[in-house]
Amino acid sequence: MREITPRKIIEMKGKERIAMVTAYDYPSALIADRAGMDIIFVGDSLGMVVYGEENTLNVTMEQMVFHTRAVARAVKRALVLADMPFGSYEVSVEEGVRNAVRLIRAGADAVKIEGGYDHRKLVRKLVRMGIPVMGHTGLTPQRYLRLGGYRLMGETEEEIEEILRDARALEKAGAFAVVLEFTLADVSRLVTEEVSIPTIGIGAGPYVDGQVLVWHDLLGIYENVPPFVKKYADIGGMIRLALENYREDVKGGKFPAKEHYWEFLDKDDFRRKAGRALEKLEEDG
Ligand SMILES: Nc1nc(=O)c2c([nH]1)NC[C@@H]1CN(c3ccc(C(=O)N[C@@H](CCC(=O)O)C(=O)O)cc3)CN21
Ligand SMILES: CC(C)C(=O)C(=O)O
Ligand SMILES: [Mg+2]
Repeated sequence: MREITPRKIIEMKGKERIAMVTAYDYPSALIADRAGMDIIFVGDSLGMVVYGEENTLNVTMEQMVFHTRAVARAVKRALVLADMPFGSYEVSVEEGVRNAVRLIRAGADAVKIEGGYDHRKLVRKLVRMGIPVMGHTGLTPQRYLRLGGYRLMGETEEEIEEILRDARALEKAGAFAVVLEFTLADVSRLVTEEVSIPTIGIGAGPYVDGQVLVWHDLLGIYENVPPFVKKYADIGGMIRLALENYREDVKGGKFPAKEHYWEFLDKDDFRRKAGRALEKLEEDG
């Protein structure tokens, strides 16, 4: 059992802001856990930032299970959350349950689904059987094709109503938190006031209970970052510089240097042994 539990996340509302970040592999998750993140999240955004896809629609359960397992092996303290990928929970409650169980068995402490009202039966079932669920409303990237790309949400009365309906349905069904993605800050504030569970924003402004960002975006290792991202480092630039230096060292014969390899100190000893080895090969030949 990890230190940060869904109950602790709920208790943080109104007291301490929740810090959440995505991670998709073992070394990254180790660093995120040591940095004191509250939630380490294996997002289906891995389809884009790890696999180079244009959107998140091709992400499979197999990918989510493998990456969740790698992250889960690293994390001792933070809550490990795994995204349910597109198509893994929409067909039926039964299929949603089956797939959520796979993510829990891979080491997740909780699962996240996009939407709220439409999936209230699944959320209730998962919670009743003991699987903590986080919802997600506002911009839900799995609707990429219908939305015609990624855009700001909550400008119209209809969208505000839909977002509130989702958040309320999630609260009622027993979800422990809800992601608000790319919603106008006023809408995020309203939702945060209207529900008793924590809201975790991404591009949703400051009036929420926590923030989440994608690993590659905040560290500067992804080209097409959304406009709401703050870049905390230029790791991409650092990697490129390191690789350029390595390449130059190889081309110029500067790597490996003395400290990077081992040789016989006694060259006569080596010549003797090598001579005998060559002779033996000839005899066996
Ligand atoms: N790397 C990454 N970071 C994310 O935060 C993220 C993903 N991927 N993939 C899934 C969703 C999609 N998100 C996004 C992605 C792009 C914009 C964005 O660039 N919006 C533009 C308009 C783009 C358009 O019109 O196509 C904007 O200026 O509002 C917003 C949210 C957030 N999520
Ligand atoms: C953008 C966040 C909330 C997400 O769902 C993901 O990274 O997959
Ligand atoms: Mg996602």
